[in-house]
Amino acid sequence: MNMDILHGIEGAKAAKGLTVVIDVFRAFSLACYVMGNGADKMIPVGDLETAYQLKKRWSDSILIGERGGVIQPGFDYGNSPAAVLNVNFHGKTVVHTTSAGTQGIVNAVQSDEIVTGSFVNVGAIIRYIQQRRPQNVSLVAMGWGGEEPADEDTLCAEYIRDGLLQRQVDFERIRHFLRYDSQTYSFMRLDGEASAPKEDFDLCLSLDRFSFVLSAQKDEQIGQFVLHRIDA
Ligand SMILES: O=C(O)[C@H](CS(=O)(=O)O)OP(=O)(O)O
Repeated sequence: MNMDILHGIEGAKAAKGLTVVIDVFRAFSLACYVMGNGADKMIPVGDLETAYQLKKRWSDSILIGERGGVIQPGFDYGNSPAAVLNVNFHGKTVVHTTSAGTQGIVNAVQSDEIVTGSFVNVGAIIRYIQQRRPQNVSLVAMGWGGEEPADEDTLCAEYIRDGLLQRQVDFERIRHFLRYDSQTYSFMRLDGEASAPKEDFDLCLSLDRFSFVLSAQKDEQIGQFVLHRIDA
């Protein structure tokens, strides 16, 4: 199995084989919370305009996402796991657009298969890749806005790589580093006023809270990717 760690939107464009598009803070942690709370389907889209069009098409769909970390006009929720933690999404279609995570999915055009990546379902991702036994695995760490590397996404890519190589990884060291030594914590502006409630930090680092992977498959009828939950 060949494994590559790639970065950002350019990395997503270059990704081949089974591609894990990783966004820990917060897009693909949030996606697990939403699907875990029963959403029927989740549609990751690139641009805001598409999100609004889909909302017009299905008026009972739910819009979730951000730009610059901030919830957009007409959206039901921001990109915050804390905001959706206790929301029942049963039977709902959720449209999701973010600055980095969903951009990775729509740009991974050379991939054979795409799954989302985060620490909240990282064990399931490793097991899924082991079951699929692909020749090539691309681990795409989306980073800040899909442009600047972010520690948490790179660390998650390395965690998956090390899991596949059966190396031990100390997750508590990762958590401590992200909380106290990385720029991540201040970049998230967890000050209660800005975009990310401080609970998001722990919710995004709730290791292996979910035992499913989210596979992004193109739905030709809708013309968009749809996330499917696969138990692993
Ligand atoms: O909402 C977030 O936390 C981020 C904002 S940004 O990428 O850092 O600008 O979006 P995400 O797509 O979840 O990384």
